[in-house]
Amino acid sequence: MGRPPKRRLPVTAKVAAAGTARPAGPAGASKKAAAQASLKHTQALISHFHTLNKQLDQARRDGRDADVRRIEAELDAMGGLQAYQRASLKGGDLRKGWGATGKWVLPFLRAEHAERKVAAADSARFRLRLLDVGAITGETYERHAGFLDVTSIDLNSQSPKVTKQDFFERPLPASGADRFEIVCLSLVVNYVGDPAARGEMIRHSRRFLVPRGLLYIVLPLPCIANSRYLTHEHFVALVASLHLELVEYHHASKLAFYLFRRVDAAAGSDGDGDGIGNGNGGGTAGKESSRKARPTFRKQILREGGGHNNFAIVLE
Ligand SMILES: C[S@@+](CC[C@H](N)C(=O)[O-])C[C@H]1O[C@@H](n2cnc3c(N)ncnc32)[C@H](O)[C@@H]1O
Repeated sequence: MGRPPKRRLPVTAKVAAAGTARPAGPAGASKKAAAQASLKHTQALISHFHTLNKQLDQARRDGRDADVRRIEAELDAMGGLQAYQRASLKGGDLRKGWGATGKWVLPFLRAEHAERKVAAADSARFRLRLLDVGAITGETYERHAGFLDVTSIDLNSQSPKVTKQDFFERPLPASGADRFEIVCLSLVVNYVGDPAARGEMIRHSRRFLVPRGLLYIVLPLPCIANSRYLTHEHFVALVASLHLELVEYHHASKLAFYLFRRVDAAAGSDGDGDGIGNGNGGGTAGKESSRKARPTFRKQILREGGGHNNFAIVLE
């Protein structure tokens, strides 16, 4: 009997554990083999979790209640979100230590701090307010508390430092005090199973930014580099349609890092894309006519041929 075909891991899972891993150093071979086996196991767990999560979203959208119950039961049996997060944390440890995904953006944050500090009322004490969505344990930016004032949230907090909250349910800012200079979505957009909800998550992020605030997005590289439905250009255009302009990006071996800046539409143009006004104050609904003028980004084939993954982001 031949060997069973090798199971392909979904794109969103493969690198969640592998991250920016480099070849191991001159450690003993058995140690290296154990680490590789552990990483493989971690990848497989994350992979299976992502698959079930996607199936669950689809079953909910289709109203297939029996399937929803079955998939939920399977997720529970696997240990639920907690087990997934443990695997994600372990994946982080197995690459370069926790915080690897926050490293690329730090020089930009330092520069932003220096620039904004000049205009701050109390410049000596000024810190950038950063919202870390999907922070799990809230450790990524904790060593930089000197210039970052971090608010961490997660669907399933694993630390008292992290507020248990669904980002989609976070109350909209009532004033400038509730906004942030930076919002981070690091390996979170790809966690969301539904392409339209992924787009909505990016749109929602902008609502929490101060004028000219920064949005940091990290995705597994194959989401951008090998998707049937997403390319770098398409992704940047999609985010830009929400009045978030690209500041910088970097494609590492496994991860894609993107930094965008909130820009505000000129008066009389097609609105700001957040539907809650563009100032520091609370939300006033955007004009219906301006909403209609905004481009939509549907699921369309951008890379022909086989061997591509199905990761997509949709903006409606
Ligand atoms: C792969 S982990 C990302 C961990 C970390 N940010 C990093 O860069 O490695 C994804 C996390 O996002 C959280 N998450 C997903 N959707 C969320 C939402 N709507 N609101 C808050 N947290 C969410 C999950 O609970 C999970 O802990």
